[in-house]
Amino acid sequence: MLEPINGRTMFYGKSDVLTYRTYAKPLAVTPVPESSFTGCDNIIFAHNITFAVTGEAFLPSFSEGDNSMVVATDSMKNFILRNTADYTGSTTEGLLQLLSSRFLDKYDHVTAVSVSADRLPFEQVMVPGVEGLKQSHLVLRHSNNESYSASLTIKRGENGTEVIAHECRLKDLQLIKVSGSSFYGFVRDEYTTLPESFDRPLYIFLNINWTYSDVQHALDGDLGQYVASEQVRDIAHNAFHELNSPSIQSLIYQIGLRVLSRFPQLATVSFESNNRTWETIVEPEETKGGVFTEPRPPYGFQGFSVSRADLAGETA
Ligand SMILES: O=c1[nH]c(=O)c2[nH]c(=O)[nH]c2[nH]1
Repeated sequence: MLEPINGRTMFYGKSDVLTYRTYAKPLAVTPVPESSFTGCDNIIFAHNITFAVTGEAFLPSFSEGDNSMVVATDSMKNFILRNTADYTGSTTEGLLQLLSSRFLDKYDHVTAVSVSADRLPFEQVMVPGVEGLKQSHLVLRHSNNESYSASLTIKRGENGTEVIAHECRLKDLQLIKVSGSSFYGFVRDEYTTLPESFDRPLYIFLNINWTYSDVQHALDGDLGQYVASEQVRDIAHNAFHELNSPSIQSLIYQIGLRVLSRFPQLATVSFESNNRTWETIVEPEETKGGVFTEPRPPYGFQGFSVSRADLAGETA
């Protein structure tokens, strides 16, 4: 987010800049027990980028219609596309840093850039190899599963450009646990119609966000401290599988603690969750499954953040 200048909101930029870069540097991550993900080839390193700039010098373009300092958003788009070719690293965050710091270097009157990217997920398909199936290096399929996005705010500082804020995000993880979740013991009063549930088919939509203590670990995959969204996703899968959760509130708290304890390089983990618990039509029986249908709106949601202080509290 770009900070206001002299109390005034002022920015402009370009969104939906689609950059399909091929053959970026492969990413290797330090493996964790919960995940089989160890890295990706980055054969297609594709992003949908939003790029916004601010600076005192843009005031006349708003107040007087003076475009003399305006870098056209069309030029911004070209800048993003052409400079993407020069990125030699392996992470979304590193690409965003390259684009924003180069932009600040080129245009003196820009004082800060806010940039975010949704990674467009393409997965290598499996093809026959000498020792069974292997990943194709030529054919990938676009995935409609959860996806990854990152954002940076970068500013001209005294010693060159510096990243002043960042956030990493796993978006739209949709998980169903068919048995082993409950929700009971909540306030019962004249407004309560929801029955207590001791075993519900819990369907959740989740966004998981995290920040690093040292942003350098996100920018440079070669430092070996990069946290892949696939690893965070798999830790969430494991926690959901193992825990008999009394509520979504409790589940996301536990996922947060597990992510933080697995990755000491992270400072915070936060959640936005959405309750899509299936409506029961026919109660499940032991010999026969149940039948469920989509819940009707409105939907419940939760938001929560955990930090390393929560982790210290748990283990003390
Ligand atoms: O996990 C839940 N938390 C709630 O706060 C809530 N409220 C509700 O109606 N169902 C649920 N489920």
